[in-house]
Amino acid sequence: MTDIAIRFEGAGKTYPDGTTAVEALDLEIPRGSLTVFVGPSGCGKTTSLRMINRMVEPTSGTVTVEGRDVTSVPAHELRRSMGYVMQQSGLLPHRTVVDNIATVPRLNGVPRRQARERARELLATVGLDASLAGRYPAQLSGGQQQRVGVARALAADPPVLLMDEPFSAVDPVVRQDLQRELLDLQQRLHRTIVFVTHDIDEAVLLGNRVAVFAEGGRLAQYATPEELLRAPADDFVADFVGRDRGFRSLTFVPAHDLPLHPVAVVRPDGAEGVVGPGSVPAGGWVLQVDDDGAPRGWLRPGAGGAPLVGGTLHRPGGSLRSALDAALSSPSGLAVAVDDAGRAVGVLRATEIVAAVERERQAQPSGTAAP
Ligand SMILES: Nc1ncnc2c1ncn2[C@@H]1O[C@H](COP(=O)(O)OP(=O)(O)OP(=O)(O)O)[C@@H](O)[C@H]1O
Repeated sequence: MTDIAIRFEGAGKTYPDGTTAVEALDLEIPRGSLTVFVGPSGCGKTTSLRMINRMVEPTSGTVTVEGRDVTSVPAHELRRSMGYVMQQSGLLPHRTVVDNIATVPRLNGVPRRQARERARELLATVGLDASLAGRYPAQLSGGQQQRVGVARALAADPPVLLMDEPFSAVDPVVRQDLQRELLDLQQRLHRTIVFVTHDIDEAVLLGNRVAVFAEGGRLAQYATPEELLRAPADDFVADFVGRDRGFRSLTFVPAHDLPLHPVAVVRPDGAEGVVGPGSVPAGGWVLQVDDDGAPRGWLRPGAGGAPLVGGTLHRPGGSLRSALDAALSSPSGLAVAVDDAGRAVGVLRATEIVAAVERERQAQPSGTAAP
């Protein structure tokens, strides 16, 4: 068995009216990876996704799943072996949440009780309270409905999960929750997930690999998010990946070798001290911390005036992007580093972060050649 779960080989779709939705597509999707299809509207993402479960039949080439040409597998059998999540959750309105989730296992012959039991477990897996089990879809929020949609897709325990803009109809805060939960879920379950979105930020956040589609169903680039940001294949991809891509690419660079410097701190009871290695000269910026040592704000040199709101924090395992942001958003220009418990452990200097950014740039094969 190879490590490729899904393979498109010259797979294309041209409709009878002459519209080419997907040009001959060559793409290999590794097993257990989360692969994102991204691109502007109408560029063939959904069509490509649907060629995997035969909702759309290719007019040229082949699509194979686990080595089998999908056209050799009866469509209903194929679809039951894959989870499918859509933009509108597609729940059956007259069935309760638990019965919606149990739909496919029931079709596969799992006894009702067992299917419902599993459905209740899945509710918890997708972060929903058990009390929602007996509700009908209309009695749920949009975000809850999408979670039920994900639970339903997982119910038959499919190795492949197809997700077509599953989070695009919910508000941005709920969307962030759903994205985080999907990443958590994937860390535990390691499914082969193909995820369609038109949002490049979502693609970069979620994807192990990202396929960027262009007009006319052409695959413009297939790469890791890091490569996409650092080395877009052409102007179309560069444009689509968008502004700040240089800065955003720092998300993928760990900041582990930045030197940590000491900083003066003051606690709520007025006790003064220093955190970090070594000592600090008097008269500099002072970091206010709470009783647990978590940062609360900054006092200007000379101690006058009200404390200033602190910047973002650099957490363990953080990236160069988070380090730089922590420095740039801090009134003192010093990035506060915290430990896993959120206690200040020292500060990082902007100049040293920028030097690390430059070292990173020099080390990249495309770094010096980038336009
Ligand atoms: N049944 C059909 N007959 C003719 N053309 C079609 C048909 N279905 C889709 N198309 C066309 O195929 C192209 C690709 O459509 P597709 O839905 O795959 O795009 P998409 O990238 O998923 O777009 P969106 O982000 O808007 O959902 C579009 O130009 C669309 O109009």
